[in-house]
Order: sequence, then C-alpha cells, then structure tokens
Amino acid sequence: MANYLSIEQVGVSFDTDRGPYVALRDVNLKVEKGEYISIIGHSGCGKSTLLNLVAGLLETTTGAILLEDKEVSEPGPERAVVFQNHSLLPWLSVYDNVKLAVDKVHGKTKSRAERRDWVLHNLALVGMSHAVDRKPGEISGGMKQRVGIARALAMEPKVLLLDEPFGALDALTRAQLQDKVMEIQARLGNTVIMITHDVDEAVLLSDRIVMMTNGPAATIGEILTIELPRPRNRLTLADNPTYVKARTAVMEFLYARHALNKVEAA
Ligand SMILES: Nc1ncnc2c1ncn2[C@@H]1O[C@H](COP(=O)(O)OP(=O)(O)OP(=O)(O)O)[C@@H](O)[C@H]1O
Repeated sequence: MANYLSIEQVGVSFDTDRGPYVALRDVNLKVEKGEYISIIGHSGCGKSTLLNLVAGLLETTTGAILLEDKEVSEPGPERAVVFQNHSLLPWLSVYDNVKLAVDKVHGKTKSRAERRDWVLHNLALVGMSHAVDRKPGEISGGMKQRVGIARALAMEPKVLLLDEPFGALDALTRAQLQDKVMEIQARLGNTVIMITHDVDEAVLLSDRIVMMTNGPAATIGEILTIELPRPRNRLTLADNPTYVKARTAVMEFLYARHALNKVEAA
C-alpha cells in the first residue's frame, strides 16, 4: 500500500541571534490512513515544530512531507489543527465558530441547509448540542476544546493534528474528552497525530507512540506499537500487562535513556 502520510528526511533549522539552531534532523515517519500516532518527548525537543510542518505552518529546511504523494507546502483544510489553547473567536457563538470553518471548506459543495446540518452534526459528535448559542466566554475549557475538535472534524481533514489538546484540562475532563476522541476515531477512522506529555494518554489513545530524543537536532528515537485491542477502557487497562509494559517502555525512554540533565531542565 502506498504511504498515506510520509515524513521524509526532515530537518529544521531556525535562524537566531546566535546563528542557526538545528531543531530537527533526519526525521522519518510513515503514517497509515486511520492510524492514531502520538508524539512524546521532553519540552523543547521539537514536537510542535514537527506538527507545524505537517500542518504546513512551517517549512522544512531539508527533506519533505508528503500527504497522498503530494508535498505539503502550505496550510490546508485537509490537515486541521486543534491547539491546546482553543482558538475560538470570542465574539461568535459556538455554532458560528464551527460554521465559519464549514462555510470556508464546504461553501461551494454543500447547500446552506446542508452546511447548517453539518455544523450541528459535528457539534453533536462532541456532545455540544446543548450549547450551540453560547459564546466561548460562557463555556468551560473542556467545552471549548470540544468545539475546537468539532470545528476541525467539520473540515473533514485527511489528518487531524492535535497539539496537546487536553493539556490545559483537569483530570476528569481530560479523561472524558480522551474517551470522546477515541469514540469519534473509532466511528470515523480519522488519521490523527497528537502531541502529548502524558504517558498514559499516549498509551491509551495511540496505535503507535513516536518518542523523540532531546534537542538540539532532535529526531525520532524509537517508535512503540501499542498492541491493545479497541475499544479501550481505561479502567480495565490499568493493570493489563500489555498496557503496563508499554507505559514502562515510554517512561524508560523518557526518564532513563533520554532524561534531561539538571542543567538542561533548569
Ligand atoms: N521560530 C523559532 N526560532 C528559533 N527557535 C525556535 C523557533 N521555534 C522553535 N524553536 C526552538 O526549537 C526547539 C523546538 O521547539 P518546539 O516548540 O517544537 O518544542 P516542543 O517539543 O513542542 O516543546 P514543548 O513540549 O515545550 O511545547 C526549541 O528549542 C525551541 O526553542
């Protein structure tokens, strides 16, 4: 099968006052359609840089990113991003925030009524039907994040890019939203790339966990395949040997083999 998303020999170097800073070097990754990939690594290793490259928000210095054999060179609705700090427009209602994206992407292909149904359908998917008329300032952080996910899904992206989507949420809301995303992915078969700092989140949600080495010149250190059947249930997995083993492997990578030394971490 041809590669769906292919990150080939990618390197990124930033110009800084002190000369070029090589953030990423020799990053290679092939992602299959429908895969759920997590990227984990210490702060500053280049996770967001990698995600921004796939989003087309940043250009590679070397190498290329191909989606269905087409080189990624700019942002596009086929690669929708959900950021940690929900980027909803505060003066628009929940409905209008999603509608804006739907009009942009489906303005020419769907009728007015179809677009309205599509906005409502995606808000229902994330469990937000009850708050369509509210403004972002009137809903919780978890609800805002749901709207951000609905907005991204409504664009029917080939790849959904999640940059620490649950990072700012309390533990309970986080768990609820993780379950929601798993449920949606099971239903729609989205291809997802998610940045996380949370080992349990990575193991629970992913088909594969991409573990990054520390910068400068960070790269993929190891890729761990999570052989757990779906649907996955956080309660029954807690003492599942495969789960525990995967969790330990990620911890070992991050805190033993690629631990940040105290000077770096300071
Ligand atoms: N525009 C830029 N100019 C210069 N250096 C940059 C730029 N963007 C990122 N960097 C540097 O590149 C490295 C990778 O940054 P990036 O934000 O991708 O890391 P990260 O792994 O996502 O970090 P975190 O987990 O803290 O969000 C860091 O050292 C950062 O300081």
